[in-house]
Amino acid sequence: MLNLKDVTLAFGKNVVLDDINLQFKQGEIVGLVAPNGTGKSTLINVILHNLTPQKGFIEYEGTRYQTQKDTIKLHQEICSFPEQNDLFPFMTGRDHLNLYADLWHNSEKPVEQIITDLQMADYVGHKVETYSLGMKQRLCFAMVVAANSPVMLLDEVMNGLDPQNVALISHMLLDLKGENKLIIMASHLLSNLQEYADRVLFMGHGQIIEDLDNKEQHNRYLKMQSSPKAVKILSGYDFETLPNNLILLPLAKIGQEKLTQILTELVDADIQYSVERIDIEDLFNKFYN
Ligand SMILES: Nc1ncnc2c1ncn2[C@@H]1O[C@H](COP(=O)(O)OP(=O)(O)OP(=O)(O)O)[C@@H](O)[C@H]1O
Repeated sequence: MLNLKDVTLAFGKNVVLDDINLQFKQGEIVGLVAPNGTGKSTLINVILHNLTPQKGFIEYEGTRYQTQKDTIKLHQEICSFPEQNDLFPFMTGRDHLNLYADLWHNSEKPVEQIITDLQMADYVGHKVETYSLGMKQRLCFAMVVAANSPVMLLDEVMNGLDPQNVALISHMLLDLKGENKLIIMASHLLSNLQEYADRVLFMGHGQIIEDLDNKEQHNRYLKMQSSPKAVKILSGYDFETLPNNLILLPLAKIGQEKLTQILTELVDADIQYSVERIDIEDLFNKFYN
């Protein structure tokens, strides 16, 4: 279990994390979602002890960053996604994977298997200086997999990847979750997170403004684009309009008979609608306008 207790971190007067309390379990994929510059990377850097909070602490399996020995111990348990700039241009991809496997004492997960799983065999023997951005990105992800640590922190892992590689890595993330890894990932690819994240934390104003259980059966909503006709039909009902002009009316708040009446009126007025659960993109629009 990874815990953040009363964590506050400010850069001067800019309070980026304001008394944050969080608990993470093994075997869960947690998405960190917020607009640019909100504090996703800062949160990850605090967990890694690259930044020390002014208040509060991080604890993993009962150990905090207190002594150098604690730090070494925690860094064996937690691995973060390297930055592309941290790669060594004159080393091959395979060298990088072996390096991470050695540093994190991974003896269980064979590097060659990771290369096969991530379809890197045709380039992993070449020097990194010859790689495209997407190839480097896949290598950075493969390095975390090679570390095989119980906690994996992934900041924008899908950046610059084509749809096939996004799908490949998404699939691998689910395998890692099946191996009981705790995966915390900052991502702007909301529809992708929607597919597999167990939990999504929306950050804002130094706080976690929503801790969404993405696997829970959410209430369903009647959704449509706002227009004077739609607003007229729905007047008297408790709907909300998101900043992107999407109307959401929770079905739980209307009876079957009234719903039938609304749907008939929408069809008559030629207004397109759908009945769905609220998704991460809708929530993003709701929280950040
Ligand atoms: N080393 C630093 N010194 C001063 N301010 C910083 C530093 N690092 C980050 N900040 C500030 O902290 C805030 C949060 O930045 P952070 O990088 O955590 O955001 P983010 O949510 O990860 O953004 P992005 O989506 O762009 O990656 C921003 O206001 C940023 O300017």
